[in-house]
Amino acid sequence: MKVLVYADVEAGQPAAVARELVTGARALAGPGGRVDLALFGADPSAAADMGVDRILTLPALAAAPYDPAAHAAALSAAIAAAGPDLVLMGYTTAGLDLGPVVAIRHDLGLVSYCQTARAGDGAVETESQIYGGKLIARAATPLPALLLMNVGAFAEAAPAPGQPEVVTLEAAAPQGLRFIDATAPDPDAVDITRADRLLCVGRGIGEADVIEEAQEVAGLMGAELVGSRPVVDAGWLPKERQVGKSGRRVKPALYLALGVSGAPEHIEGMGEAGLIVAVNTDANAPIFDHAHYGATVDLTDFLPAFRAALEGR
Ligand SMILES: Cc1cc2nc3c(=O)[nH]c(=O)nc-3n(C[C@H](O)[C@H](O)[C@H](O)COP(=O)(O)OP(=O)(O)OC[C@H]3O[C@@H](n4cnc5c(N)ncnc54)[C@H](O)[C@@H]3O)c2cc1C
Repeated sequence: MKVLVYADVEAGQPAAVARELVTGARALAGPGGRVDLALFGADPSAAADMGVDRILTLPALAAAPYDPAAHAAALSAAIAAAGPDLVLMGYTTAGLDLGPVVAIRHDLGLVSYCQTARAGDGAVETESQIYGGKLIARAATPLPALLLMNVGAFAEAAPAPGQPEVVTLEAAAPQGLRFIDATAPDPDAVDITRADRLLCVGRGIGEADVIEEAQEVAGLMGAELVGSRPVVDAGWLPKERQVGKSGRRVKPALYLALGVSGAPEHIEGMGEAGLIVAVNTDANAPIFDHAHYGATVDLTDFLPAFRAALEGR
């Protein structure tokens, strides 16, 4: 199978999601298959270690700010050149911008929110998390098709040194859009998607004062402190520390959830964590359906006891 991956770019480098998609693309392509990378916002050398067979690029866009019309035209050119059975994109801002446009242009079946993808007989079988993860929709979509994959659906590919062929595309410059400004994320802001351990506080903390204690315990654990949406909406933690559907999707080795009920929109962001430990006074809280370990304890009792245990180590 021929698979084309569109690479989101951050700060001139293929984003982590692009490396994840290459993992999935290699599995879907199978032995003897081909994986091409459409890389428009960066120099091809930035993707030399991604383990793809070819890099399809458009030099005019490499140093230019992201422009959806220009990227849609370039991705169309890449699809025309590569003739893929399957196009993989992240369910990201760029994926949302471009996926439906090129799917219509090239008559590709489009499936969104995909958490898994498997090659079937002339089709691709997917599981999509819809309604905030409340429903899993299974689909078998005839090829050629385009999948918008959830961030974190595949593991990030390890660097694979090699010399992929670089193919230079030609695409007409689209008219009508004018780039005005881009706001980069605060470079000092924490990237919780990279943390190995996370301590998450939910509405169960009750008041802002508990944040300080939780922050200290997180420090002792070597963890980043994150929160559910109500905690962020209350202004107790900054937005970049929100986990869930409208926050970040994380996959740490350890996720300790204190006073988090386990709503589908929260689980959507952390359900893939390696080890989930939940502390909640309600034994029927849905978080316990996802946790590997749990304790029905009041977190105001748990925090000082846990802190003392960590300090005593
Ligand atoms: C479109 C959309 C997007 C959303 N995006 C997100 C998102 O990105 N992230 C997110 O988190 N939510 C998101 N939500 C909100 C989500 O539906 C839930 O409302 C939210 O996750 C609940 O947060 P919580 O678990 O902290 O609070 P609650 O649901 O209020 O749960 C608090 C829990 O704390 C427990 N508790 C109370 N006191 C204590 C105590 N002293 N000790 C121990 N446990 C205690 C309670 O038993 C309860 O289980 C979204 C909703 C929508 C509709």
